[in-house]
Amino acid sequence: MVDPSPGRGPVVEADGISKRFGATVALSDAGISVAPGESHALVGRNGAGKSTLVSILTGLQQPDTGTLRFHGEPAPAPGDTDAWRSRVACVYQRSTIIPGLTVAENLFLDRQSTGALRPISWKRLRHRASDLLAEYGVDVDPAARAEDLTVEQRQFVEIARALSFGARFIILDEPTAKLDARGIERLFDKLRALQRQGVAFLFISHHLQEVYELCGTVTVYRDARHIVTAPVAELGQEALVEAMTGESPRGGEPAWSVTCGTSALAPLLEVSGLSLDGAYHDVTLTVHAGEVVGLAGAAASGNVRLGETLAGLRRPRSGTVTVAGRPVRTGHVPDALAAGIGFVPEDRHLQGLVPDRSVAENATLTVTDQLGPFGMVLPSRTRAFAERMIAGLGIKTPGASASVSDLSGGNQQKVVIARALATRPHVLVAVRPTNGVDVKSKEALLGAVRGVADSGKSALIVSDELDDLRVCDRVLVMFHGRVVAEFPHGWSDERLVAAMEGMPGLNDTKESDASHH
Ligand SMILES: Nc1ncnc2c1ncn2[C@@H]1O[C@H](COP(=O)(O)OP(=O)(O)OP(=O)(O)O)[C@@H](O)[C@H]1O
Repeated sequence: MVDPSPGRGPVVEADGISKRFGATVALSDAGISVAPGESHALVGRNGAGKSTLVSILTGLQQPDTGTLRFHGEPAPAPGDTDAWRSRVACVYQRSTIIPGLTVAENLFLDRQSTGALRPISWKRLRHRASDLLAEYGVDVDPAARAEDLTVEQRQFVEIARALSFGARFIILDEPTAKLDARGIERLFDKLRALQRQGVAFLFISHHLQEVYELCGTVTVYRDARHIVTAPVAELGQEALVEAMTGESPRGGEPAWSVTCGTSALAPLLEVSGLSLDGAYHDVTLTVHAGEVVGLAGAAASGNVRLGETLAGLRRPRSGTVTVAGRPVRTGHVPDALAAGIGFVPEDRHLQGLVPDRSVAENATLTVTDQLGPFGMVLPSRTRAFAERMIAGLGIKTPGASASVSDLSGGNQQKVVIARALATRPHVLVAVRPTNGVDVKSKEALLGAVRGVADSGKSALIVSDELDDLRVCDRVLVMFHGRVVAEFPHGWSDERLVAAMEGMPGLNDTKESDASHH
């Protein structure tokens, strides 16, 4: 095995890389070079080609043209997994940890065993796992089942596993997408510590402030091409966005931050005394027609569980949900849909999309009854419907009949939103709707959510992302299962974050009466 030690040229150098998928050009004469110990960001809009580059740098896909070198040496042969893993580690957008197995099993089961014929000693396995976790400073019990870990712990286990094959270069594809503010801080601390040990990383994120916080160098891709590579300190945020979009940023506030204040119109969603064991307790809130309300909270606050309850995915122990004056049977997705609750789930992979079906079918799954007589789905109508959605939300796809699994992550998220909007819901409940979505598309998606309210319906955005919450007319903050504060439009970031972290003393909002609006 080649010693992948640093000091012999860039840890990775890709040149003239092109890759096509049918008619789609995913990469065109693109390149990247990462120096030993460097923190390098790769940014670009949804569909720019970032994930395709990752799959080429990790040996999962072959480029059509171009060269790839690690430490000055040609890339390993395709399929030589061990050789690839000793040069480049990767933590993907989707977790590769198997939930039903223990941490130790996840760390060791898929590698070449040193004594293939010897039976596995569980004790030894756990021992080795605990050494490995300690080496990377990961405080997780090797005997714990992976499904019992937090998102953050799972990610640390993935990082430790990825690096344990010997690579000094790690690719992180949107690692912060599912973490809350504290989790992100701890992840960054970990990455900085690894960097001090000489590990280089390529960091993909749609959150530009993270790029400024963590990275020394940034590369921008746009429409399958390399646009610029520069020291982060030399590229201002405007120049960065311009490189990503190819346009000068518009002056002033983004259109979607315009709000119309609390509406005097009728309540469209009324939640009363809702409790779900282990998640939230006695939550009462009202959302009026014309309003976008934020339901903020950190990972364990219960806000996501509450959103899922409204969508019928969880059955509360007590309490009632009323939409447009009519009680909704809780714990049933079809009843929630029929009552007029549209839902954008947190995890599009688990709850959102049918991977093998087309963009058109996925966008219209909730409205098949409107697409033809007697429950028949007419392909022409499905298509027309989907094409309106594709145009309206700027979904980047070769066409309505393309398979949704071939879309980039951010574009898949837009399909999920299109589907929720397709029912013309009274209340759109959206959990972290802009997760994984680029800067410009974020505007379009939040604009679409805002549009639901402006057309006389309402929306509830369940999120801890300040950008998501900024479009809201008011924000309710949950902490440990209770609504602890309410902020009218115009809140300060610090105060809202403090409330989400359980320090409502730092804000000047009404507390216990927060829900009676
Ligand atoms: N397996 C595939 N089959 C067909 N098209 C694909 C496939 N993989 C990617 N593409 C297309 O290649 C282009 C680049 O996609 P890629 O996933 O690399 O973008 P990305 O920059 O990672 O986007 P995002 O930020 O949304 O994750 C997109 O137009 C996508 O639809």
